[in-house]
Amino acid sequence: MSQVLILAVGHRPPAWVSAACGDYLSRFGRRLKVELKEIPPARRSAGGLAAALAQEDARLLAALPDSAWPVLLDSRGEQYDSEALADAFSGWLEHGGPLALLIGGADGFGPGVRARARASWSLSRLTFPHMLARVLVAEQLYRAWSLLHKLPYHREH
Ligand SMILES: C[S@@+](CC[C@H](N)C(=O)[O-])C[C@H]1O[C@@H](n2cnc3c(N)ncnc32)[C@H](O)[C@@H]1O
Repeated sequence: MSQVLILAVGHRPPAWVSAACGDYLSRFGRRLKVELKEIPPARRSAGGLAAALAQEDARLLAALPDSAWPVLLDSRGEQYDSEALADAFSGWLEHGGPLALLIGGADGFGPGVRARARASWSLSRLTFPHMLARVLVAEQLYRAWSLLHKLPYHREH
């Protein structure tokens, strides 16, 4: 069975984010294990932004299995329409290890995570709050899955 890990910097999601992510992620059923794991954000303190990003990078990299295929969520990344995303998703899953989708915190990613990434996915050129990005990723992944498996969702929603 394939596995998808959504590693999202941030904590204490509002109830509507937990409810929406829980709803979309539960739809995959037993055929694909999709798990969202929170990465605690670093404090923005005297060390400055670079130090905070380095700490978040270290936490993201520690949560990433060695065999993972990491894809960064980044507004400057590759843009897809839904059919192209379904193809890309299917390709990402074929790499064998878990597919890891990384959502950054308030300031995005540091160089360590960028160097480890195998692809980047832009939801739009607009910047979204990271909690909203979680919901969009969960919905778009399920839409892609329903296109790949000819499930009714993508025609009904
Ligand atoms: C508030 S944004 C960070 C903005 C930060 N200034 C930057 O330039 O990356 C938080 C995270 O949400 C995700 N995100 C926000 N908008 C996105 C978009 N349009 N496409 C893909 N990911 C996005 C990214 O993972 C980003 O690191």
